[in-house]
Amino acid sequence: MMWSLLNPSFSTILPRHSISQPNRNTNHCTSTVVASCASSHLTNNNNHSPPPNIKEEARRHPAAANNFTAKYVPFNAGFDSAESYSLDEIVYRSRSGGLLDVQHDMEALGKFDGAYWRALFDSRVGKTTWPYGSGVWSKKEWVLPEIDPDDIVSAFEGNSNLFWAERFGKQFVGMNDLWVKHCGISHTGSFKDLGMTVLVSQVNRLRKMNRPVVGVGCASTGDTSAALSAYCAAAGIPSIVFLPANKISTAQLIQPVSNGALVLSIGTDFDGCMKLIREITAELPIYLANSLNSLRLEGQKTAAIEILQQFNWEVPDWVIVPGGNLGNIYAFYKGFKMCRDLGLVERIPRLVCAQAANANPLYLYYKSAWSEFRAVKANTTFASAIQIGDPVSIDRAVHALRNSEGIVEEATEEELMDAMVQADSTGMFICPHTGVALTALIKLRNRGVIGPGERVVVVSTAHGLKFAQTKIDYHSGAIPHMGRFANPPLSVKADFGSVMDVLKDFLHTKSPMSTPK
Ligand SMILES: Cc1ncc(COP(=O)(O)O)c(C=O)c1O
Ligand SMILES: N[C@@H](CCOP(=O)(O)O)C(=O)O
Repeated sequence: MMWSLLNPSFSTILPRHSISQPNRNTNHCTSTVVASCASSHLTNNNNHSPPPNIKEEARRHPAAANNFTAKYVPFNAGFDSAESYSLDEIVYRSRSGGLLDVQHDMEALGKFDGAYWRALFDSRVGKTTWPYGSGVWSKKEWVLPEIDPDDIVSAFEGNSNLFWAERFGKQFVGMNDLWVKHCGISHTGSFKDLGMTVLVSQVNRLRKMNRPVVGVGCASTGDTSAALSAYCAAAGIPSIVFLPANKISTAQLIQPVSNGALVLSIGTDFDGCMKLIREITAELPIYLANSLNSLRLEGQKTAAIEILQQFNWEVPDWVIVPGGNLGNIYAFYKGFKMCRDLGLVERIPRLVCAQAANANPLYLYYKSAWSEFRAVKANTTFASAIQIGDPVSIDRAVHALRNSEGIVEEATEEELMDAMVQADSTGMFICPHTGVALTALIKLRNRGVIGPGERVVVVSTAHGLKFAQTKIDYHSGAIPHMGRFANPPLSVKADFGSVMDVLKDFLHTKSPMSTPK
């Protein structure tokens, strides 16, 4: 049965030399014998019904102790910096007020070669073994190595579809090797689940350790709040979300409401909410869940590892990510870099961060050749989840882009909506933020920066259903100066002749004789 296919102790330390041969003295499955371990567990197990409780099952087979550790350090600290904090401390900023980063013991991880890690991660995909069935926790050793599986709050997030965008690629950008990583097809409908499972799990652990965490709070443009409230509700932890009034979609608003969060609709924009939550969490025992908290990025980075895994550890040429508060562009970089540094792959892809022109502080900074950063007042955009003018992770984003030969692009409102609608017309159902990323792709293809034969991954960050009203407005012509590709429903009289007339017209326009293919 699924939970017993792999001995959880596979995740324990196996010295490099034992990778290529079965370890006869222990219960461990080595990388080359994963399949045979799997089948022997299968044949040995006569009971094919699910276990009563997969957490109990995990408790009965504890992973042997390993030496993997992680700690907070100042972001981009030099080798001479001695400043560090345990992950069990409540700390969001370095002593100098800068960002933090979670630093893993790369020496301990590096005792195992790339083949070991690849086989380990591959062996866990699609199982229900707690907690490795999650796309995030299947990489537990690289995420939160020290957390007890019992403390983990997971919805088996991750393992999202990497969609071959065959028609969009051919029709709109003249490419064959275009892929869309559908991170939005997820528990709460956005890629924020990847980071939130990590943060809420650590909070769960802190609360069990009697640390002063009464609730967890965030400012949000709609997706972080949905993820926070769902994971907190699953764990029975109070959540508090600060939302900019009338600036998020109805679907996003109802998510924390439904999950029982304390929802504050505040008369400001996201940047105003972010400022408030930082002030409040400095005063009250409310743990900060925004990506200023570097724990979140540990989960988000697993999407990068997953992309490599889905390509059988081949590295794509480009990865395009829509950017707002800018934690994710760094998280992708970090995931790719860890894979390179630990020998799973030999290089990292070039990264593109795509912003809405109405909220483009990173783009302007990039255009100034990184000479001067200025926060902007973010204007309304249909890509409402990235309507952010003063991103907290600006330094992380610049680091990621500079170290990946990165590029920043922007999309106007019409461009991002048209790109979204065109993608939908090829069988996707994407959010406007993914429209921003696709616009970046179109522009880079038109300028010849991205070649027709290159392999590109566009990261789709939220489910299109969260933005149904935006799509309705586009297709119904309710948005001034927009709608080139609108496909509104037709009202037809309820009689045979009227329906026949409409269908004859339709079939005529679709006939291979009347339109070029
Ligand atoms: C749907 C969606 N796409 C993209 C982003 C951008 O992510 P980040 O804030 O990490 O740049 C966000 C949140 O900001 C989002 O909710
Ligand atoms: N799009 C985000 C904005 C906040 O980003 P975070 O990663 O710092 O939480 C949202 O959905 O709230």
